[in-house]
Amino acid sequence: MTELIDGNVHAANVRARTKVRAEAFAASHGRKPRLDVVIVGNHPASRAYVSTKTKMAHETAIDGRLIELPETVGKDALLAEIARLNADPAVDGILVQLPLPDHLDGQMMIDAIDPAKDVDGFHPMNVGKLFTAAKIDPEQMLIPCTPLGSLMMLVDTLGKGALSGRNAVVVGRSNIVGKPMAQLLLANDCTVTIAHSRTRDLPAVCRQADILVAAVGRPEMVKGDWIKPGAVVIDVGINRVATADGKSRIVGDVATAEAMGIASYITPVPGGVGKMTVACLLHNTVVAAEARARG
Ligand SMILES: NC(=O)C1=CN([C@@H]2O[C@H](COP(=O)(O)OP(=O)(O)OC[C@H]3O[C@@H](n4cnc5c(N)ncnc54)[C@H](OP(=O)(O)O)[C@@H]3O)[C@@H](O)[C@H]2O)C=CC1
Ligand SMILES: Nc1nc(=O)c2c([nH]1)NC[C@@H]1CN(c3ccc(C(=O)N[C@@H](CCC(=O)O)C(=O)O)cc3)C=[N+]21
Repeated sequence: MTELIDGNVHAANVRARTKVRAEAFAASHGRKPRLDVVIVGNHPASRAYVSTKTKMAHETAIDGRLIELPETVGKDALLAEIARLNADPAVDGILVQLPLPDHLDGQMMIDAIDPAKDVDGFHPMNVGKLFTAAKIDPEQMLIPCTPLGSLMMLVDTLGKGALSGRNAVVVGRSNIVGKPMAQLLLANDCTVTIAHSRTRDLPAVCRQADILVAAVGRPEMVKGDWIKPGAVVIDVGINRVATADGKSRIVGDVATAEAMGIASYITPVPGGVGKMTVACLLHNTVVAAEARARG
């Protein structure tokens, strides 16, 4: 029997705890924690994500704001906008939605964000802390939201300590998902393999996994017979595919129907990791606000 890990339930719990903290922050500081999301251009999927982020922020007693810049905005104008948000004491969290248009360098923009306001956890200072800290503590550091949310679901589902000694395979090595995910699993005492487009015999590598994380961006690439019986599968993928009736639907990186009956647990798409990504972003915003208020 395969059980679904319900991202909606886990995310609602994270948001409920975050809301209590956000209200306490507002009571003692006379303002809500504030998250500013910068979006460049008109990419429809990006628009959908950022409106979810600001809507969920408001429901969580966080002042979520959207800054929309035209597709043609120049490097200096975007850097100036980031500098303005860095300098504004009322701004606790800054998120620059990725990917940016080709003429803009995403890493340059991440590097320009004040690390104390980097609620994505993408700044080299926060990445460095994640990779060197003796203990990984989501209250003390800004950890990338998708890996953090994935780890929280694993720990809450399996129990603390249950990851120790397990073989974890992360398919994908991006800075925003694969690499930090592998680091969090390592910190939880998994034996970690990172697979990517040059990995030889990927199905055989995946079959070694007690915990399999798919963060590839290829619709339903991970097949049922790549999954070790009883494995826990975290499907990070968000892929929009066309349907026969000319509409579209969202599928993950795992062939979920095939995984049913083989995996012990799997996260659905939608309603899995994506929901936790947004909840963890709000968590990070409150962590940033509290840390900045402490000085
Ligand atoms: N649920 C959520 O909250 C989020 C979901 N996503 C989704 O997660 C997925 C991954 O995102 P992201 O990490 O940003 O994507 P990237 O495109 O940055 O990285 C994809 C990774 O997958 C690897 N890869 C690509 N094709 C293959 C293949 N055929 N076999 C093995 N590995 C392969 C690439 O390898 P190489 O390095 O060799 O090129 C790369 O490391 C996407 O579907 C994205 O939409 C992303 C962020 C948040
Ligand atoms: N600086 C930056 N930080 C990010 O965290 C970031 C980003 N850029 N660029 C794009 C990716 C993608 N991402 C998602 C967020 C929420 C859902 C989400 O809520 N998904 C829902 C709904 C999916 C849908 O219906 O569209 C679900 O899976 O149930 C998905 C994906 C954050 N990202």
